[in-house]
Amino acid sequence: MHRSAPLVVVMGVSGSGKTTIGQLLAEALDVPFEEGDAHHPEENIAKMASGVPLTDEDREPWLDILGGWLRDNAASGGVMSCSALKRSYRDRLRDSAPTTRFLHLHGPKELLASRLQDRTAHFMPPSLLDSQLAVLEPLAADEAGATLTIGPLPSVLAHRALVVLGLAPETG
Ligand SMILES: Nc1ncnc2c1ncn2[C@@H]1O[C@H](COP(=O)(O)OP(=O)(O)OP(=O)(O)O)[C@@H](O)[C@H]1O
Ligand SMILES: O=C(O)[C@H](O)[C@@H](O)[C@H](O)[C@H](O)CO
Repeated sequence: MHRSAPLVVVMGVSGSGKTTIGQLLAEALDVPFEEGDAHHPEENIAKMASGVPLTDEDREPWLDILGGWLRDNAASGGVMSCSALKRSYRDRLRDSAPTTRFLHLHGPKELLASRLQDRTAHFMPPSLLDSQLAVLEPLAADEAGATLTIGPLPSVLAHRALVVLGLAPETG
C-alpha cells in the first residue's frame, strides 16, 4: 500500500517533551528531526529568557521559517518540534505543508512545572509556563494528528505516537 512520507510537528507548551519525543519519533521513522526552537530569532530568545511571552507578531517570522522546513521535507518526511500553541499558527504551518500531522503532547500543569524546574541551562524560564498554557489552543478534532498525555516514559510515548498517528509499521 502506498503511504505518503510522514511529516510530523510535535507541539505543546514548554516542557511537554517535544524535543525528547520528537527525536525518538524521528529515529523510529528514520527521518530527520528539526528543533523548532533553533530557528527563533535572537530577539525572541532574549525576550523569553527575560521572562516576557512572545506575541503573535514575534512568532510570525519564526513560523514561516518552520513552514519552509516542512515544505522542503514534505516529500521525504521529517519530524519537527514546535510549540504551535494556537490554531492560527498551525494553519500557517499547514499553508506551507498541507500534509503535516500534529502530535500534541498534553499534561497537567504540576508535571510540566516540575520538569521545567528540573531542567537547567535552558533559555525558557519556568515562570512562562502560565502564559504558555493560557495561549494554548488544543489540537481540534478536524486537525490531522493526535494528542497524547505525557506521563509515560519517552520510549513508550514515542511508540504510542507511531500508533495514534497511523505510522506504525503495517503487520501481516
Ligand atoms: N516522558 C517523559 N518522562 C520524563 N521526563 C521527560 C519526558 N519527556 C521529557 N522529559 C524531560 O522533561 C524536560 C522537558 O522536555 P523537552 O525539553 O523535551 O520538552 P520541550 O517541550 O521540548 O520543551 P521546550 O519547548 O521548553 O524546549 C526534559 O528535561 C526532558 O528530559
Ligand atoms: O511559542 C513560543 O512561545 C515558544 O516557541 C516557546 O514555546 C518556546 O520556544 C519553547 O517552549 C522553549 O521552551
